[in-house]
Amino acid sequence: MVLHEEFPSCSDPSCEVDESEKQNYASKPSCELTEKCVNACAVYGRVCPCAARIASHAACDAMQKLIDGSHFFPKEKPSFPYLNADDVVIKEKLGEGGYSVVHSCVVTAGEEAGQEFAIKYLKRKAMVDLHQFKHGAADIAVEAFFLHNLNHPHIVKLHGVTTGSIETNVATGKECGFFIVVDKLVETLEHRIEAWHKEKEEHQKDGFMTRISHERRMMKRTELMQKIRIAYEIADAMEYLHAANIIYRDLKPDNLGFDQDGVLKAFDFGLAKELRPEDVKEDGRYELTGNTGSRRYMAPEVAKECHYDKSVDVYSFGILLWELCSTEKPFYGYSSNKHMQKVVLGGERPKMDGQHTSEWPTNLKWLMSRCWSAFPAARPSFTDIKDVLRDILHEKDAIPPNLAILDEAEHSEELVEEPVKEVGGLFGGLFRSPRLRGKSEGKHEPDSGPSFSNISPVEPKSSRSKSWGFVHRR
Ligand SMILES: Nc1ncnc2c1ncn2[C@@H]1O[C@H](COP(=O)(O)OP(=O)(O)OP(=O)(O)O)[C@@H](O)[C@H]1O
Repeated sequence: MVLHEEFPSCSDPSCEVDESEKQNYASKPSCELTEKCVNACAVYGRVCPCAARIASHAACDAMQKLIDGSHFFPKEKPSFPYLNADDVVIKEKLGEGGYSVVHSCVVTAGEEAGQEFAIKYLKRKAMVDLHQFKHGAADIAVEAFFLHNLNHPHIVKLHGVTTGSIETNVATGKECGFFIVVDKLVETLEHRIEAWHKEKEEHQKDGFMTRISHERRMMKRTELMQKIRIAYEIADAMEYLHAANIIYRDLKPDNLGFDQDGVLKAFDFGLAKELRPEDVKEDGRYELTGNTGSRRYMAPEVAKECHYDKSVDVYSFGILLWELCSTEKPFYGYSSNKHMQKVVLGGERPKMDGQHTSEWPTNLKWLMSRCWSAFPAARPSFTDIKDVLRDILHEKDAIPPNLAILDEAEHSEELVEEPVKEVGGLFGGLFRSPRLRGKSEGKHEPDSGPSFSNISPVEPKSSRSKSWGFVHRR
């Protein structure tokens, strides 16, 4: 990826892209023949060259947006680790997303020769649909850009991108013509929680859980501590992102995984966004795309399309922490409509009075309830969260006195009724939304970041099914 050669608004004197072509792209996002051409190419299984060209521009535009006015991303030419397609041997499939497919791969050249990684590239199916092609190419480019600039033990590392320019790579229209190579993960947190859940069910069946034995208590304690350590690692990664003013917006067990050494890593930076201080509104929050992320983990203010800030990741973390510790799916069986009514507007949260929560330390329960507070100001920071989790790991069951201020924030907020914005047409006019008095809603102009409305009328059968969490976001 050679960025400076293809950014439409590039001011680099060495930029070789024709200005008229950039203008043409800006004013005419798809050429007259594109739709026809894409359809024809879909029939023949080939990719339209003009669609490929537009997709490559979309990828460059998306990266340029990250750089423009950024306080985090460097302005100078990024030195991506380049990999030649011939130096990557593609192996078994690991998974797939909306537009891309992920395979295991072995790199055969360079310093990392012989090592196994994961390679992500655009699906052919996505390349014969102009809309998907554009978004898919942009997603991969943005992910490469984020991962290249982030450096944290609990965030997947970028090991390579295709040699050559984005334009050339995307415009070849070849599967694997445009790829990124990252740390390979062997299991997602979703799968691990699912395995714990099955184990719990087995134990419950044979009466193991009801026997009051020392062995049982020890086992539960050990497992809880293992989960708290995982939670600590997630909080550590989030603290790092927040310190860089990056909001993740999609914290859920499907986006977290473990490498072969069991180290937790966050992946999928498709919804991540840098918050710039100059964009902050009067209410101290930002005008960002509403209804973004996975509804189950989505903070109420995001679902209601209000202004929001980094604390929405803390809300998601609270829900995720409960799921991790209980191995139950939060809000299981809720349609998106019910979720809106009960959780977003009604303030319902996962229960902490059941058998599986009875042995949780008080500060763990307190932490969850603070994280998923309806009031952003009453949520702790990830630094606070780490402090509490550290206490739990050291078997200290007390709420840190300096965090009592969060309880005050929770109880000092006053709710007022305000009409909720229309969300995906489903909730429009049906409900009224509680908001904080005195907070100005402002004009709602969503950013152009990715968004999806993960609406599904019913929950799948298994209580550990992913349900709405996996619908594609754009
Ligand atoms: N580094 C990795 N190692 C192993 N498997 C991975 C890795 N990255 C992604 N996967 C697998 O591929 C799937 C799709 O990856 P990812 O979520 O990054 O793609 P995406 O296009 O962003 O997906 P979505 O459209 O759901 O957001 C994941 O759910 C996971 O199963």
